[in-house]
Order: sequence, then structure tokens, then C-alpha cells
Amino acid sequence: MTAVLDALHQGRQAIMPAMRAALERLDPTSRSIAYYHLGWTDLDGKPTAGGGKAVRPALALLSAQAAGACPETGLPGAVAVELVHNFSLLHDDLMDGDTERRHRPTVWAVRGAASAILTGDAMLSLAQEVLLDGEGPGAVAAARLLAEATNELIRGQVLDVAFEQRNDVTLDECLDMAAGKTGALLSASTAIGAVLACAPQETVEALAGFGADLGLAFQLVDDVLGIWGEPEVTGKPVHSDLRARKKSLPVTYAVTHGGALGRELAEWLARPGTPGEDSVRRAAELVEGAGGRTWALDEAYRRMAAGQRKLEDAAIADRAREELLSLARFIVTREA
Ligand SMILES: CC(C)=CCC/C(C)=C/CC/C(C)=C/COP(=O)(O)OP(=O)(O)O
Repeated sequence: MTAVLDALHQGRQAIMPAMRAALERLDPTSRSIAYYHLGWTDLDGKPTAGGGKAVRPALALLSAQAAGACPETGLPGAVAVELVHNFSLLHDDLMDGDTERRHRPTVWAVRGAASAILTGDAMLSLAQEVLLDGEGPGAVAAARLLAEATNELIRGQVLDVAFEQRNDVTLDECLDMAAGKTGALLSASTAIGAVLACAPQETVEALAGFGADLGLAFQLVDDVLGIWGEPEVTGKPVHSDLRARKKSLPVTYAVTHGGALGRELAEWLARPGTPGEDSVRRAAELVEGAGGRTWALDEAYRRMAAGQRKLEDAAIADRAREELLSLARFIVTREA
């Protein structure tokens, strides 16, 4: 675990100058809000430590190495996927009304909706600019890959929002939604370095398939942490998804496979209004009693194993394969 945390830290340090250079292109207002959101400064612009785990850039750098190139080849991809990820967080927090992320108030909560929307938009378009600054066929192919992944991410989010109005969401529909909103960008992250390195199609496909499985594992664990995680560790308030009566993966499993407890949970989900804390705690018990927590964690391991198998026979560098597999294990055992 320490080796993975070191690798994530190194990845974060490695992309920092290129991230900073990219953000220089933003107008000063969006730039200062981006710095706050990324955990680089407080609201007054004073430097702070913090921020996200930087899983996606680490995957992008390893993707280039997997294709036999140096990590720097993957650098524009690493910056671009982190920018798209942060665009999606800025907008997601606003849509969900979440007031805390990464141990600090969210942008919309402290600067208003327009700031969160515009800074997110600016980061999204910057991601494409960073890739198109590169030369050669790899850069154009990487920009296309990321644009397609972003479309898929938006499709997943559209489904997530639509599910809030439905009481008949199936587990397959919920898995499809997660594959879109989280799997697509993880898949782009594990493929983009190889694309920039102009690797053969089979290599890119194996890496993309690994990332798609990893993305589902990531979302399954994220949903479990959203209900049973420690807020001091996750940096987010506990139960916010349940309070919003969201159809997350463990919840949907419990409703569709959980017998009498699942039916009680389904009735709870269909009730109007915001539930109180006791009611939310009872719902968490129902999800657990109906098997949602165990299934989600088991399924995360199954998806990780499926992804690992896709890398086993791929023609990629051994050291990068080992590091990608370690990161996959980290993703399913993480507590934040
Ligand atoms: C279009 C739109 C608004 C889409 C929303 C998509 C969305 C937010 C999906 C959830 C992805 C996810 C698990 C984020 C946490 O990542 P993380 O744990 O890696 O976060 P970190 O960077 O803070 O570590």
C-alpha cells in the first residue's frame, strides 16, 4: 500500500508543472477557483496541502510506460484526464447539492453555482487544448479518445439524474450508468498514454478494457464508502447519497435481490422529502441486511480480477503491468 501511495504522490508531483502551465491559460477568476478546488490554495489564495488522490493521472503515466514509452509521453494525457475529472466533480457537487469534498467546502457552496459551472467548463475545454497542443497522430487520437470518454461520462450522469425519478431501476441499468459516469474516464486514463505513444491497437484495447473494469470496481467501492466510510477519511459527509435517496449500486442490489428487507428499502426510497438522520441510518441497515454491502465489495473484487486478466496476456512492459495491478488493488481496498 505504501508503494502505491508513493506512486500516486510521485504522479501528482510529476504532473504539477504541466497542470500549472495549463491553468495559466485560464482567466484569473477561474484559475483561482480551480486552485481552490484542486486543494492548492485556500479561498484567499494562500498555498495549502490537500487535493485528490490523482489516480487517473497515475494511470495515464503508467499507460505510456506500459506501451514501452517514457512516462513524459503520457504527461499531456495525465493532465487532460485530471482536468476532465475535476470538471465532472465541480458540476456533480452542484447537481447533488453536496457541500463538502476533499475535506473542504465545495466551490458552488462558497462561490455560487456560476463559479462551479464556469470553472468546470474552463477545465473541460482546457483538457482538449492540452492534448491538441501535442504534435502528430497520437495527440489527435488522444483528443478523440478523451472527447468520446467525456460523452460517455455525461451519458452516465444523465442516467444517474434520471434514476432519481424512477423506482424500477434494474441492477444492469445501474451498472451501465456506473460504467458511463466512472468507467469511461478510468478507461480513457489507462489507454491515453498508450495512444499518445502510438501503441498498437491490441495494446490500447487491452489497457482500455482493464480501465473500464477498474472503473466499475472504483464506483462500487465509492458507493460503499458513501454509506459506510469514515467522513474524516473520505473528506465527504457520510450518507449524502442515501439522504438524497439515490439509487447507488449497493442500494439497487439490495432493492432488486434483497427479499423482504429490499422491499422495505424500496418503499423507503419512494417516500417524498428529505429523511432525518435516524431514517437514513435505518436505510443503511436495510441495504446492509439485504446484502448490498457484501455484494458491492465482492463485485468490486470480481471486476478488478476481470481487469487484471485483460492485462495478463497483453504485450505490455512488465514493470508497468505490476504497477497497474498494484493500483487496481489499491482502488478496491481504499478507504477514501
Ligand atoms: C457530467 C458529470 C457532472 C459527471 C459526474 C461524474 C462523476 C462525478 C462520477 C463519479 C466519479 C468518482 C467516483 C469520483 C471520485 O473520484 P476520486 O475518488 O478519484 O476523487 P479525488 O480526485 O478527490 O481523489
